[in-house]
Amino acid sequence: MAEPTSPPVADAALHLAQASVGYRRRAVLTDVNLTVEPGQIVALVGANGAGKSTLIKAVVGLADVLAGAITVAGRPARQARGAAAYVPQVDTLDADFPVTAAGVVLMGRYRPTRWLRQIRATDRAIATDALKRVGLADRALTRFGLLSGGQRQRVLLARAIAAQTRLMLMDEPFNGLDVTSQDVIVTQLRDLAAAGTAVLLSTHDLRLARDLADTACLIHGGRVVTGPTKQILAELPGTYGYGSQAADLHAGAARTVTP
Ligand SMILES: Nc1ncnc2c1ncn2[C@@H]1O[C@H](COP(=O)(O)OP(=O)(O)OP(=O)(O)O)[C@@H](O)[C@H]1O
Repeated sequence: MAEPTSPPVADAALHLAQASVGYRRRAVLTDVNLTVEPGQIVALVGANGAGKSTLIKAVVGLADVLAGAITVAGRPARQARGAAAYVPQVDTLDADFPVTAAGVVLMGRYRPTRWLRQIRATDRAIATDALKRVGLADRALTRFGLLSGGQRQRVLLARAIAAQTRLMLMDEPFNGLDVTSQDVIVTQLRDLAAAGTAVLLSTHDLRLARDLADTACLIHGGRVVTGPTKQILAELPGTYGYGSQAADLHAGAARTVTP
């Protein structure tokens, strides 16, 4: 499949050029070329263990870049730490974390460059607004660990929204979520993209990938193939771990989300 025409790299929110990413010296993915433009939503699809999380983690320094380059808003990713907001898989977090929902969202306002991590009144206002956007204003003082999985995911999204970055990275944001939380996240991602934020997300949910993202990256066998989402999904062989889901999608049996 042909690579889509790339915009000038300096304008891209995220650019990977022949990047190999992995852990220590072991490459999980090699030769990855990918550009995510401002306002674009790109979905990473692939079987369990294919390397979706690794690609996302490499952008924020949690996995290693072994060759090639990753740039965020035109700067090497490691020098652009504050330029990308990262929402990890919610089940990887410690639910006993002793902090309120509002406290988690406020973390999105911390800046490593700011003296004493000072939080100002405007930071609090931005955090409050972000929590409102994900429909959890009334849970501001609830301990994070006492929220449901879907609510926790929405709080993490609010934290990323509060960071006001040009690039949003989300690792499996829809895993095991109730329909309400799923719809809130879909709406917020669309709003962010409409406002110019670039979004890169991994998902097992092909229906959501199709409905949200114009462009998809299929990760298989250590390689990444990028193209229009419909085309990538149409070519998904069952052996990639999506058997019946892909068949349902092709048969048009899947529900379409229209929040
Ligand atoms: N911290 C780590 N150190 C070493 N290897 C790792 C680490 N994390 C993941 N891996 C390995 O990297 C490979 C890709 O894993 P990754 O989590 O990126 O896949 P994935 O596509 O996100 O899978 P899933 O859909 O199950 O989340 C796997 O072989 C995994 O075992």
